[in-house]
Parts: sequence; C-alpha cells; structure tokens
Amino acid sequence: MKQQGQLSKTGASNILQPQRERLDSISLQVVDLLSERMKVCLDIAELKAVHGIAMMQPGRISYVLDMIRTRSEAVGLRPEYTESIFKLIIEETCIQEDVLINQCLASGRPS
Ligand SMILES: O=C(O)C(=O)C[C@]1(C(=O)O)C=C[C@@H](O)C=C1
Repeated sequence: MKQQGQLSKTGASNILQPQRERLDSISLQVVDLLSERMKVCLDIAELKAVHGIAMMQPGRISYVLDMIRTRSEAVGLRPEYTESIFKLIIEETCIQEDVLINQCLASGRPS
C-alpha cells in the first residue's frame, strides 16, 4: 500500500470514484426512503385526525426504537448511532403529523 501523500489528488479521486458512486447512490436511496416513510406517517396522521387518535404514541415510539436497536445489533451498527438518527426522524415526523392533524381539524375534514 502506498504511503499517504504519494498519490496526486486526481489519482486518489480515481481510486475512490467507484466506491463514492456507490455511496452517493446509497445516500440518495436513504433520502428516497425517508420521503416514503414520511408519506406513510402522513397517511397515519390523517387517520388519527379522522378517528380522534392522539398524534403522540409513546408506546409505538418505544417499539420502533427497540426494533431499530435489535436490527442495528444484528447488522453490526452501534445502536446508539442508529437510535440518535431515528430519534431525529421521529421528531420531524411528529412535527409534520401535528401540522397535518391541525389542518384537518381546522378545515373540519381530512386534507
Ligand atoms: O406509528 C405512528 O403512530 C406514527 O405516527 C409514526 C411515528 C414514527 O415516526 O414512527 C410518529 C409519531 C408517533 O407518535 C409514533 C410513531
């Protein structure tokens, strides 16, 4: 293996390029999946508005975080890492669900 500094910037970029292309593709898939997840959550929010179900479901959040912890351990990721990501994801979901539920209630019908 060459020592650090022996490759030109272009050489380094060429060597890393294939993996970086894979990485970019994976990063975009993560964003697409987050969008899909948010859409499902907004469907759930609409049902909550229609049926008078509370937006905040602490038991469900615990279930999701436990599920993420178990899968993370199984695939060799630190559970603290994925838990912090999913806490952020769920936080944003709660904000967006609140907005939609309030809109539904204000208009008197599901939006
Ligand atoms: O499962 C639900 O009820 C959801 O609305 C989804 C979700 C989540 O992002 O996982 C969001 C808000 C809740 O309080 C619980 C979980």
